[in-house]
Amino acid sequence: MSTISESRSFTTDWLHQNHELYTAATNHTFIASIRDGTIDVINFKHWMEQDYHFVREFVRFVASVLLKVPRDSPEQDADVILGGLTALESEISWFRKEANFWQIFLEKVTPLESNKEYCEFLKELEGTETPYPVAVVAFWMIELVYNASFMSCLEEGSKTPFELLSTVKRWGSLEFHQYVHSLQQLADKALENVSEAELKKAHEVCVRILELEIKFWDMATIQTG
Ligand SMILES: Cc1ncc(CNC=O)c(N)n1
Repeated sequence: MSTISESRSFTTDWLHQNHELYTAATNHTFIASIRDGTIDVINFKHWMEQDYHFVREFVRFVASVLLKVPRDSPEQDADVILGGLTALESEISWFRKEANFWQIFLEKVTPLESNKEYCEFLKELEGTETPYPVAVVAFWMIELVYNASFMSCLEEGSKTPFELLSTVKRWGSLEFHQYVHSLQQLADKALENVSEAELKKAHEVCVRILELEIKFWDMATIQTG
């Protein structure tokens, strides 16, 4: 697990405890097919269509996390999340440009069931019932899955097709990796003083996200036509 910091913390413990699920989410057949160069373009397009819709919803979730940052925390904490939001703006432009290249009509896409389910879950997390520590843990986990998945497509020996490098580098870059690490630090700091009940909730949210991410990749490969 090269993307995980080695020191002991709640987040690293949870990754170890859910190792199988984490591997299923970050080494899915969709990702493996990018890495070994056997990916069918139709699957890639399916993923991109669905992910654009997801990202639009994700922007709202990230904004909700920003609002929950405690006012007495150092300014840098909010800045990390603000940086994430800023990156999402260029990400949306990137999606439009890529969609053009792949001849995808983003406004014609209907979100599939697993995508809708994930977006519904994001909405739950956006509410005031979800406290900051739980929300920031969720944020970290969502970004981690993409970072770890796409980083593996840049490893030595990977045969990622040239046309997919732009995608793979977006989430697999060292810069994105460092940002995910900052999120992990925010998450662990937020978890320092929470109740047992909140800790349990945060762990459950991590597991749920891993499951939803697996189903998200599934959409690209299971869908036909
Ligand atoms: C389903 C899913 N999970 C995580 C990400 C990565 N975050 C923002 O782009 C994403 N794009 N899509």
